[in-house]
Amino acid sequence: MNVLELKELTKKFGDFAAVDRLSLTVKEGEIFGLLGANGAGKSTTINMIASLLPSTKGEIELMGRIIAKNAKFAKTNIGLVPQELAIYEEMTAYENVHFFAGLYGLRGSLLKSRAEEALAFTGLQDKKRSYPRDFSGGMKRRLNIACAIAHRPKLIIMDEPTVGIDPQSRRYILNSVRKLNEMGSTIIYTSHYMEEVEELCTRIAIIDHGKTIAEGTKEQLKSIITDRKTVGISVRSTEGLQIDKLLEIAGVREVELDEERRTVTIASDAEVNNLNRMIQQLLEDGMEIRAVDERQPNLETVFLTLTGRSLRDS
Ligand SMILES: Nc1ncnc2c1ncn2[C@@H]1O[C@H](COP(=O)(O)OP(=O)(O)OP(=O)(O)O)[C@@H](O)[C@H]1O
Repeated sequence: MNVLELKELTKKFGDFAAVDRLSLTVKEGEIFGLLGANGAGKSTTINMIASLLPSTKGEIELMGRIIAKNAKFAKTNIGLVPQELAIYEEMTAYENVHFFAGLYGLRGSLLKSRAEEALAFTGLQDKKRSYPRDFSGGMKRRLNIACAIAHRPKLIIMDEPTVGIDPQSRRYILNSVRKLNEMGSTIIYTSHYMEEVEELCTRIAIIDHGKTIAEGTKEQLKSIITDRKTVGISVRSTEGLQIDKLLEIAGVREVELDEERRTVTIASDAEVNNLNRMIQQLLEDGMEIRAVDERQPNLETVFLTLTGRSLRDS
C-alpha cells in the first residue's frame, strides 16, 4: 500500500518555486529518506504534507485520500517532528505530550495512557514532571518526538531530528526511529547527514532545487554512478600538490584536496586505467605517498555527481 503519494507538488513564494512539481511515493513500512542540501525544499515539502502550509499546485494523498479534503483523517494519521523544537518551556514534559496528543485528536483516559507511553518510549518517564527548560538539547529533541508519536500515527515525519545534539542522543534517536518503524509506523526522515540516511533509510529521494532528482534504494542510487571510481590518496604533506596537473590526466573529473587530513580525492571515469598516472604525477610534485585506496561510491558521491555540489558545502 502507498502511505503517501505526492503528485507534482508545487509551492511558490512569489515567483520562486521552493518545491517544483515534486512527485514521490512512500510505501507502507518504509523509512523513507529525503536527502537534500540546505534550501533544497525539504521542510517546505514536509510542511505541506503536515497541512501547515497550503500548496500552490499538485496533490498529496495519504493512504489514497487527498489530505486537503480529509483534514481530520490526515491529522490523526500523521505525526510531525518539526525541525525547530515545538515544546513549551513553561509546561512539564507530561503536559507537553498531553497537549500535543490532544491536538492530534486523542481524548480522555486513552490520551493519558498514550502520553505516558510516549514518554516511556523516549526514555523520559522519570522526567515527566520536569520542565524542558532544565533539559539538555538531546532531551528536548526526545520530548519533541514524544509529542509527535503519542497518537500512534501511521506516518511519522521527522525533519532533521538530530541537528545540534550530542552523539549519544543522536544514537538514541536513530534507534528510536528504527523501533517506531518496527512497531508499524512508516517514517519520512529528512537530513543533510548522508551517513544517517544511508544507515537508516530503506528508500531515498534526493531533492535539489525543489525537485526529486533521484529516487530508489541505496543500491539503486549508487548504481547510477557505476561509471565513476573514486581514489583517495594520503600523503605526508599536501604542499606543492598541483591540482590542475591531476585534472589533465585522462579520465579525471574532479579533484578534492583536504589539507587537514592530508588526502587528495580523485573522481574519475571507471573504465580509464589511470591510477599509475595519478601516482606518477603526485611523485613528480614531491609528494610522499602514505596510502592509496579505491573508495566505493556512497550517497555523497551520488549527490556530488548528480548536482555538481557537495551535500555539506552547498
Ligand atoms: N516563507 C518563505 N518565504 C520565502 N521563501 C521561503 C519561505 N520558506 C522557505 N523559503 C525558501 O524556499 C527554499 C526551500 O526552503 P526549505 O526550508 O524547504 O529547504 P530545506 O531543504 O528544508 O533546507 P534546510 O535543510 O535548511 O531546512 C529556500 O530557498 C528558502 O529560502
